Amino acid sequence: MKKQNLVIVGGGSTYTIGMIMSLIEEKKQFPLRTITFYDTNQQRQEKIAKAVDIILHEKYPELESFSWTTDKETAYRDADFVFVQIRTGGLAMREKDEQIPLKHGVVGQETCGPGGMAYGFRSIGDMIKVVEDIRTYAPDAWILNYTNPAAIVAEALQRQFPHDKKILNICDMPAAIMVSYAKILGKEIWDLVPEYFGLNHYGWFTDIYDKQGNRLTDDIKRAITEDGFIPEDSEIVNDPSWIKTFKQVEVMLNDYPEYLPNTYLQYYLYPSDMVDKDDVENTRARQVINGREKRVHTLSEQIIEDGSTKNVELEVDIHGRYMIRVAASLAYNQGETYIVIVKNNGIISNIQDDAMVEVPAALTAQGPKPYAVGEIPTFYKGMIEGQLAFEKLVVDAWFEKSYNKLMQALTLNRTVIDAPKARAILDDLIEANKDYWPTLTKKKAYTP
Ligand SMILES: NC(=O)c1ccc[n+]([C@@H]2O[C@H](COP(=O)([O-])OP(=O)(O)OC[C@H]3O[C@@H](n4cnc5c(N)ncnc54)[C@H](O)[C@@H]3O)[C@@H](O)[C@H]2O)c1
Ligand SMILES: O=P(O)(O)OC[C@H]1O[C@H](O[C@H]2[C@H](O)[C@@H](O)[C@@H](O)O[C@@H]2CO)[C@H](O)[C@@H](O)[C@@H]1O
Ligand SMILES: [Mn+2]
Repeated sequence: MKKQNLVIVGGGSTYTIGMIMSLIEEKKQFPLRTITFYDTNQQRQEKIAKAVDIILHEKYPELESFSWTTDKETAYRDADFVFVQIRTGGLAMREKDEQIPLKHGVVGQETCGPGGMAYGFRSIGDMIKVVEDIRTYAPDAWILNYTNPAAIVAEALQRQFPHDKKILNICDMPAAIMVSYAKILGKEIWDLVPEYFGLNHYGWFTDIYDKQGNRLTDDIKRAITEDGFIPEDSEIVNDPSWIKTFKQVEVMLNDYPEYLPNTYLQYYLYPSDMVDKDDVENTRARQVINGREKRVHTLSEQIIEDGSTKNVELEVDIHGRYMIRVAASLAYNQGETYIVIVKNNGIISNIQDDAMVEVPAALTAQGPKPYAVGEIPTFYKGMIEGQLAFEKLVVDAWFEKSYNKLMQALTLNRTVIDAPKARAILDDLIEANKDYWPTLTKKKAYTP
């Protein structure tokens, strides 16, 4: 089995240590020769990298080298796989993405509604640059991107690099949900075969089977409606915000019993409830700053101080394991089925071909081979087409530097709808993002 050279872009991410633990757990499935971190923030990356160095010495002695750098050529040359997990503007800007819409009575969420639009507008430029840099030094490397908002990033990358067949955008949410299904069924997530369609953070499981072909969907629906639904992945199992989010799945399933919803649909189906439950002084970003970010940094400091992992608890999570299993299937032509983001091209036959859809695909050395979904019912088609138009308009707006397209995008988003609200939120977001967004041109109805 060929050993891979892996680069992690955004080495300073709060997800990196979890990813490293997952690489250790999955080393037989995805053996590595080298790991290199690349980040634009030397200090933030070093905090994590110094601890990772100790973890790897203890738990991955066969690894030939681990290094971290802010130099692109050093990072990318000889890479086989590049995992990209950047956050332009950091958690500080995430907080603004959440607070600004909320102040206008609209859902404040990092990947949904106006917050997702703002974050997308920051991510697109940096992601294009990252891909260009990788291709300069590693033209054949697989690029697995999970930088958010993945739907908007995927659409932008598809437009900018239409012939690049080795960029794959992925989200861990369907897998995290499947971890909970697996627990209900007394199985392992890897025993389950999903049927799923939608856009990123906007989809439905139509069925769940096991590898022997038994249909398990009704067992899951019965359990959720009778006993509720809770997160089971280690990263989120005790997190009150995620517990609340999973609880909402039961409500969604009772209102729309046909398919099993992605948790993110709560923001589009219950926007008023989401606004009412939120606290502008303590949105999710603030919880993450005081929670995951603090926890990860404290953990790193402890490891560095001790020169070992003896006083810390290190956990493997589905986020890392999922990305790694996807990479292994591509690297070793395993043809395993995972839910990924690909160009529609007729997979969902009654929506446009150029949509970036999230569906199960067999992952081979030649790339994802998605399974046909066929025609989807009117409700889902209507929901998807509205959201798709929003995502496409955001990307149009970025390439055309158009204020008017962003106004159209927000007006179409289910969380906004109202033109005066769209205008007010957009103007506030422009002001808050002046260091990140391109300057926009605003067309008037009539220019004398
Ligand atoms: N797709 C998914 O399902 C999924 C799941 C989890 C996290 N994510 C995404 O992963 C990313 C990381 O999240 P986080 O909370 O750990 O953020 P974070 O801010 O802790 O980490 C991001 C890192 O990227 C670095 N960075 C920023 N811009 C960069 C650039 N242009 N080039 C190189 N490095 C750069 C930052 O310095 C930072 O160290 C986010 O985009 C988040 O939304 C996606
Ligand atoms: O609010 P956050 O920062 O805690 O989470 C935002 C991300 O949420 C999803 O990822 C989950 C993932 O599903 C779960 O398995 C575990 O690893 O935690 C992650 C979040 O903590 C979502 O898919 C991502 O796109 C979001 O970035
Ligand atoms: Mn996601």
